[in-house]
Amino acid sequence: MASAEHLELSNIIKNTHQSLRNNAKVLGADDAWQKHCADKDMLKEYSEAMRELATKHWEENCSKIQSAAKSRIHWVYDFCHYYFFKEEIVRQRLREEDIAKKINLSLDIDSGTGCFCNKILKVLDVGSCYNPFKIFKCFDVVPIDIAPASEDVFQCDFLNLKIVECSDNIEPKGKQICVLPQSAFDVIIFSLLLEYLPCPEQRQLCCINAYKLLRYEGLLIIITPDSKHVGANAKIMKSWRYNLSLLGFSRIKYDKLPHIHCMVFRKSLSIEIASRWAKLQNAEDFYHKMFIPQDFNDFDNIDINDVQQHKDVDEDIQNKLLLLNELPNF
Ligand SMILES: C[S@@+](CC[C@H](N)C(=O)[O-])C[C@H]1O[C@@H](n2cnc3c(N)ncnc32)[C@H](O)[C@@H]1O
Repeated sequence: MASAEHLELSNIIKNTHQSLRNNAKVLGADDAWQKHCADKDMLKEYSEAMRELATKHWEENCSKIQSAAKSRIHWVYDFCHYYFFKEEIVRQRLREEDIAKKINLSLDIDSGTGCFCNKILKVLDVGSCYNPFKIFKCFDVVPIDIAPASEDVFQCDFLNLKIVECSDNIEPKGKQICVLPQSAFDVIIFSLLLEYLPCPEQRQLCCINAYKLLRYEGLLIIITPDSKHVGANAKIMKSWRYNLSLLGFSRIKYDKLPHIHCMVFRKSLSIEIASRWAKLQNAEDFYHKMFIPQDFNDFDNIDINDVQQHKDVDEDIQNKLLLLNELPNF
């Protein structure tokens, strides 16, 4: 049973997402985003609520239910460890080299990155909020957020980031990052990021930026909330795989945990290899944009507080609203 504080914090998050989506419908996504980023008080309230919720309530609940709501943070670390340090990267490379032979593709990039043992992984955590991945010694994390909740997180809007061709590391200017070099990261993490954005084009832009920033064989890890059973939003999740495949990413891991989908996409040695999967599918089975369940519902104008307080609201609407997928119900 969630405490009153837990519910209050969740409501701050849900209401912020909802008002951004409502503004996007009225003003258009770009203007709504600018307005959103200019509202510093609201961003501060959101980021503090998010940090409290995640560090006080979710982590505690996750450690109680070990087999179920395993912490998303540890899930990400475990898979990176397996991929980079237990030779999964080599297995995936061999698999792709086989596909390249089948489609007569010559790979002209130097894919042989060798052994990763003892390597420190360069990680970009987008929408980091409070830098939860700093606890792992093998991660050198660059945490970025439009509204940092802790001192070590850089202020940066990933939708308006400049990505440059440059082999040198770019030093951040103070607490802000506006520019990053391409192909500089081993891992990019979107943990509960994409559903924050009100339109599919913005989600797609985040993935395009991630593609540019990752080196070949690097990983884009996406965690997205969903408290329903695995099949409920299957078409949406399959469509993410489809769209990302066309961008050059191969999905190499998918887990549905009780409140989240956890997905790992590898930047393939070539776009032809990754997109081969999408081209073998029936295009009509997929959405051609990165939708989230909220894009399809008409409930955005109902106040969540009303639904929680008044039991006379239709039960189906209550369920839909409370499972709006804004947040995992950890
Ligand atoms: C639901 S919180 C998730 C926080 C953290 N990643 C976690 O898993 O607990 C989403 C975060 O993404 C940030 N965010 C949303 N859009 C962003 C963007 N375009 N660039 C950078 N950060 C963004 C928000 O400020 C917020 O802190």
